[in-house]
Amino acid sequence: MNLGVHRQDFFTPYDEVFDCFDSMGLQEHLLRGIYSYGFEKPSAIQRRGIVPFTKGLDVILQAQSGTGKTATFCSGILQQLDYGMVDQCQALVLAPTRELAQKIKKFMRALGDYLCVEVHACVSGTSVREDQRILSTGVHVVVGTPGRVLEMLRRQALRADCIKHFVLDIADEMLSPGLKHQVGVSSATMTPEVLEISRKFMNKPVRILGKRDELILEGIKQFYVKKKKWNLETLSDLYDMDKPVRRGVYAYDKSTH
Ligand SMILES: Nc1ncnc2c1ncn2[C@@H]1O[C@H](COP(=O)(O)OP(=O)(O)OP(=O)(O)O)[C@@H](O)[C@H]1O
Repeated sequence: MNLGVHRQDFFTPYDEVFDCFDSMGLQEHLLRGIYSYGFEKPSAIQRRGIVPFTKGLDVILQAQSGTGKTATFCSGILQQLDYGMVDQCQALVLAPTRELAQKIKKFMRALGDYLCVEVHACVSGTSVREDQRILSTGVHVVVGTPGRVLEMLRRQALRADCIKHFVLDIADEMLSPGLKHQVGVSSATMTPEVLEISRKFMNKPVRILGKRDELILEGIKQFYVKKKKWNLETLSDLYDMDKPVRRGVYAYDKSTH
């Protein structure tokens, strides 16, 4: 892959792995949120991806769908927010669809329940005025789709200069340059074009890749789901090999019926 730069100049080397949430230095209320949500052990991408996020490094998360990237960047953001400050939004997550933005919002709220995080989804198809009203009451995090977020920026209901953490989910679909402070990029695929554009606005990011065994597990899961030759037991057994996403198994179960 030719990025026009040497890889070592582009990425910050990072290889720390944390086998449990307790060892990641997360604040107590965030840990309570994570465990209450039902997560017991971090998935492979979380074992490597949460901590660099919490340190404020720019991060590229690259792992297949369903491997726990959303929980990774949500935890990273939740750890760093200044909860005493709600008058300006501190973190922005951009997602390509309303459904995904709503999903991330719910997830962020659930993990940040004990931190009393205020999260709002700015998505098209809802009242612009209501969005403005909610933002004026103060939120810590906005999760939104590009059009509505742009509208909020234009109306100055959202101020880009106050945003300290920015995450672009499904980066291959929606990368655009321009924001400063911490930048996270999360995607199942990372094309040369995405990397080249990332280079322009990321500061020597660490790159966290999904582990091969996790990808294989994901492949097996999708095979079983496609063939409908599965049940919760089968999937739980598969996941027990690495014990990452038991809850995800249940989510999969619901969404395919
Ligand atoms: N450590 C964990 N333990 C148990 N379940 C988990 C864990 N991390 C994530 N999950 C669950 O796995 C499922 C997939 O996680 P998540 O949405 O974070 O994956 P993703 O990689 O962001 O997927 P996508 O790329 O499709 O957005 C969710 O149902 C989530 O609740």
